[in-house]
Amino acid sequence: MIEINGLTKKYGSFTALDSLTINIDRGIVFGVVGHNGAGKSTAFSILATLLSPTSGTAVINGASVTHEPEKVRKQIGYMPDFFGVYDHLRVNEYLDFYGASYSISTKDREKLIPQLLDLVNLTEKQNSYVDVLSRGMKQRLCLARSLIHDPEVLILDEPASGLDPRARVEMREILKELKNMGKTILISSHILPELSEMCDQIGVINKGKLVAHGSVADIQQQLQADKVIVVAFHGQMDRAVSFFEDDPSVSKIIKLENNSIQFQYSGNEEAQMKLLKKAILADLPILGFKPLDSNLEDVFMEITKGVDLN
Ligand SMILES: Nc1ncnc2c1ncn2[C@@H]1O[C@H](COP(=O)(O)OP(=O)(O)OP(=O)(O)O)[C@@H](O)[C@H]1O
Repeated sequence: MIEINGLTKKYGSFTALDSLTINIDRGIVFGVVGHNGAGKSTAFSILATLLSPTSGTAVINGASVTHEPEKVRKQIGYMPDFFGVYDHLRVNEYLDFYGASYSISTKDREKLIPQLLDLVNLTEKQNSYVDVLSRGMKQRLCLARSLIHDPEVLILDEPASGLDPRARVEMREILKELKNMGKTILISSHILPELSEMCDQIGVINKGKLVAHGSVADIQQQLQADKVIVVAFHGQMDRAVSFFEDDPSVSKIIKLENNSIQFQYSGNEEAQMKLLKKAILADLPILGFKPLDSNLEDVFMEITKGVDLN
């Protein structure tokens, strides 16, 4: 559905997007995560036909973003990270205006707008002026606007940014509904856990490059080789340290307070079990042996940490 190949954007000698290559199948929710300035908006603006790439190609549902922008625009609904709303319009007038600009007939707009307002939970606000809406409501109105021509693909640049937790949950629920409607959704955030729940696949962008790509489980697995284990002892710390130092899968041993050590472990679960058994047989006074769960945020920080791309 979306084929991105070697997409690159340079501003002078600075490379904002570096050979991005991703294929996204129909009906998939694909999350793009990256720190501020990673290149997410640059990539999304190119896909939305608002920015020309320096090189590379992107094709959406068979149409090239560079050669057939008009065709692409009919297929996509785009929600930019910063957007303007016309404050002097009421909510329903605002959607009516955009519907008319997509040449949707008055009769169809009369049917469509209440459905969209219902989808984004703004029915009660249909006669309110846009400028009195809360930030969350404005974001939802912008989402409704991007849906007005019933596009197959949605390109949503940080749709939940600046929202409070409740408004984020509301936005997430709406996106789930859009996924159930069969839309292909490309969504960005700088917060990985926010995307992990609703995305089928995730791409991590760092300094313009895709540094990890796959299902949430795949991405988590990339780090499993580096899981962190904490072991607590009843004394004999020096003997414990030298025991674990001898294992080739153990690295970066740190002595913690309370007679504990922490180290990175690259073995699999079976090897980890054997290591614990060996430590007990060596008569080390072990009180606790605990692999730390790496949450998604840790995974993201690890993947984007110190990646030297230049
Ligand atoms: N018009 C421009 N001229 C020069 N540099 C630019 C321009 N637009 C973006 N950049 C740079 O390109 C890089 C990528 O920016 P981009 O907005 O795509 O990042 P982002 O991942 O969307 O970040 P954020 O989460 O902060 O929106 C940044 O270093 C930015 O300063």
